[in-house]
Amino acid sequence: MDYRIAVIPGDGIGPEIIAEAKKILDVIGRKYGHNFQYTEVLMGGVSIDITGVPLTDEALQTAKSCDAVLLGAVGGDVGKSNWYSLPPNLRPEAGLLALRKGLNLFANIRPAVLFDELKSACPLKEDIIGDGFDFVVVRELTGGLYFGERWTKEVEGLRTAVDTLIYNEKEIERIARCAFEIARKRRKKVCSVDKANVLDSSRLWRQITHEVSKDYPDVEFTDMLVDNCAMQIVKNPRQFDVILTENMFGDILSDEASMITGSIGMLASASLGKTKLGLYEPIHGSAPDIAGQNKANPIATILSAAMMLKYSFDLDKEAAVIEDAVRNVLKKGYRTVDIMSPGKTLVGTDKMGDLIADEIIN
Ligand SMILES: NC(=O)c1ccc[n+]([C@@H]2O[C@H](COP(=O)([O-])OP(=O)(O)OC[C@H]3O[C@@H](n4cnc5c(N)ncnc54)[C@H](O)[C@@H]3O)[C@@H](O)[C@H]2O)c1
Ligand SMILES: CC(C)[C@H](C(=O)O)[C@@H](O)C(=O)O
Ligand SMILES: [Mg+2]
Repeated sequence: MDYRIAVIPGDGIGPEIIAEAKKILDVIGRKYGHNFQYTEVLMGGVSIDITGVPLTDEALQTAKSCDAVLLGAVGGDVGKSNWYSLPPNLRPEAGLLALRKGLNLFANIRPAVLFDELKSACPLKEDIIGDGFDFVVVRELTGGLYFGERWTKEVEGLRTAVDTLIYNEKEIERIARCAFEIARKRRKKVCSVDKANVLDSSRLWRQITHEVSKDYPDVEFTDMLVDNCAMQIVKNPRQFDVILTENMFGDILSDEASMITGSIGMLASASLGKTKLGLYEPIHGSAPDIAGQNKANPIATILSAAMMLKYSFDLDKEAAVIEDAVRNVLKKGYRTVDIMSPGKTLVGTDKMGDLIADEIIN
């Protein structure tokens, strides 16, 4: 069967990690008789340099016309790159936000799983890790602070800036239902994370999530304040199954969660809406500090491609083959620098991709 994939390499390490994900998809396609057709789409800094904007209307339309979107990362060094002297709506990240909003991808699924083979790369103590953890952050993706009104101006002689954290009940309800549905297929636990002791938006969040929870009596439901959650993730990550949270909290907690899986280079994500068209991307950024050096870990992007096979194309078996191949390569002791530990074999971005591809072929 034919599958049309919009591929967005983006900036920094984006093109390097996307090349490895395509390598894996090509191998899967050949082995199982699927035809993955790629249409390259410009987004981020590279789009600014060529078109003047981070995402053109045509690029968004192309993404919409495909069956799924696979993204590397966008952005540059925020302190140094010229892109950041542009107005905020013309900077690289604005392209990503416009893509998420334009495709109505309100549910961002970020699974934090510790591979047995990476226990030594996990910064937590052995007794905390136990026999590993497996939780998923379900992050609301098209609301909250990211999309509320914002401005910067002089007020009473002082430079002043405002960002607005806004949610309505519908936005909260649909992401909550998504989290409960996911929990039903897992260990049936949802922990909703908010800041209801301070924020009105969180108090509404709590009210609506509690209402939704009544439709899922088979799922254990708890609340946690976000500052406590940040602490609990490192104190006892094994307590979590599904963490349901708003946009900004989910952004921060998922970077924290990634580090306890060994590295931010390990965490994949799927951004989903009401249709099968999803956006698949690692949770990390363009890592300008290591770009072009063949040092980036491509596993988060490769696992994101596996999520694409599963969620957008219903190719569950092929997705599992990719996950097994990643596990086997780690088992054989190969590591990129971010997950390196004593006694293991250090490999670059392209070699890691080759090794995973070989596992699939053999
Ligand atoms: N989805 C995205 O496109 C996305 C996500 C996050 C950040 N960004 C952008 O990326 C740029 C850099 O941001 P940042 O430095 O804060 O975050 P980052 O995630 O790019 O990098 C943080 C640290 O993690 C390392 N790292 C990240 N990915 C890695 C990988 N695959 N393998 C090995 N090491 C890896 C980097 O080298 C760096 O030291 C910014 O412009 C930011 O806006 C984009
Ligand atoms: C680049 C940025 C807009 C983005 C976000 O905050 O959503 C990133 O940090 C992420 O986690 O995907
Ligand atoms: Mg982030």
